[in-house]
Amino acid sequence: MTMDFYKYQGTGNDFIIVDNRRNKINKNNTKRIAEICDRRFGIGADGFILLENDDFSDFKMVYFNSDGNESSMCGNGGRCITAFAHFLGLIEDESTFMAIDGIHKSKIIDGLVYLQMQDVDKIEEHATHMFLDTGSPHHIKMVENLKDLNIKDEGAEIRYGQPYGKEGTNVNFVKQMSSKVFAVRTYERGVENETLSCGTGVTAVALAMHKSGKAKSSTIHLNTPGGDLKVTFESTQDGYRNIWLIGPAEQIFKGEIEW
Ligand SMILES: N[C@@H](CCC[C@H](N)C(=O)O)C(=O)O
Repeated sequence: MTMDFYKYQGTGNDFIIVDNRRNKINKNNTKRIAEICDRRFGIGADGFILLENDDFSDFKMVYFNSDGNESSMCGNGGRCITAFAHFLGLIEDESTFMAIDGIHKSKIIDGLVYLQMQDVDKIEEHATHMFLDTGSPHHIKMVENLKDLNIKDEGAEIRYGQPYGKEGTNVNFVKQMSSKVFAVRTYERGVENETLSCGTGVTAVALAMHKSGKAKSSTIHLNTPGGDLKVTFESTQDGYRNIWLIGPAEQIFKGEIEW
């Protein structure tokens, strides 16, 4: 069976997206998803995303890492699937969609995709790092030598180390550039390498920088190797609310895959 696929990128985090509203894709075919995401033997992507029907919202997003396993929330993927739903004519400029961590709102304004993230109540502050979950787990480490770091090696050491164990975590290395600008490089679990940008990762960095007092503003700019993102939020006594991840998302290729 052949299926149309579309390739999208959001600040260099790239995804193969398939319209699975007719339920043709076998979601347990980990091997085939990993083959399709392989950059030498397949199409190549950081992740594979299915757009499906949902009873309570405009559509459902099912996200797989490039290793073929279904995983937790993908922020850049959420922005890309919003652009895809708009391309399909499923939504106009605003939507609500279901993802693994619950309902998200999204909107397209002046070519940028805005994605509302889940509220965050808890941020762990440790001597060497911070940790929080923005739909996916994120370890955050401040560094000075961001450009020279070997993200694959240093990220893997943390991802597979204690206390994360088998489940693992994503790892963000951060350098403060000004009171509201931070440069971020991310090691993603499930890709097991650096990606050019991570949406849940930069969201975690923005909130952590505010929580630790490194940033006072509720609008934070994040520079990633794949481009610039913005995160806005409200800080309340109970935690962070009304969190939005904002940036570009574009269709870069389409074709057919054998499934
Ligand atoms: N690239 C994503 C994060 C994808 C999930 C992550 N690799 C995990 O398994 O935790 C993003 O933009 O948020």
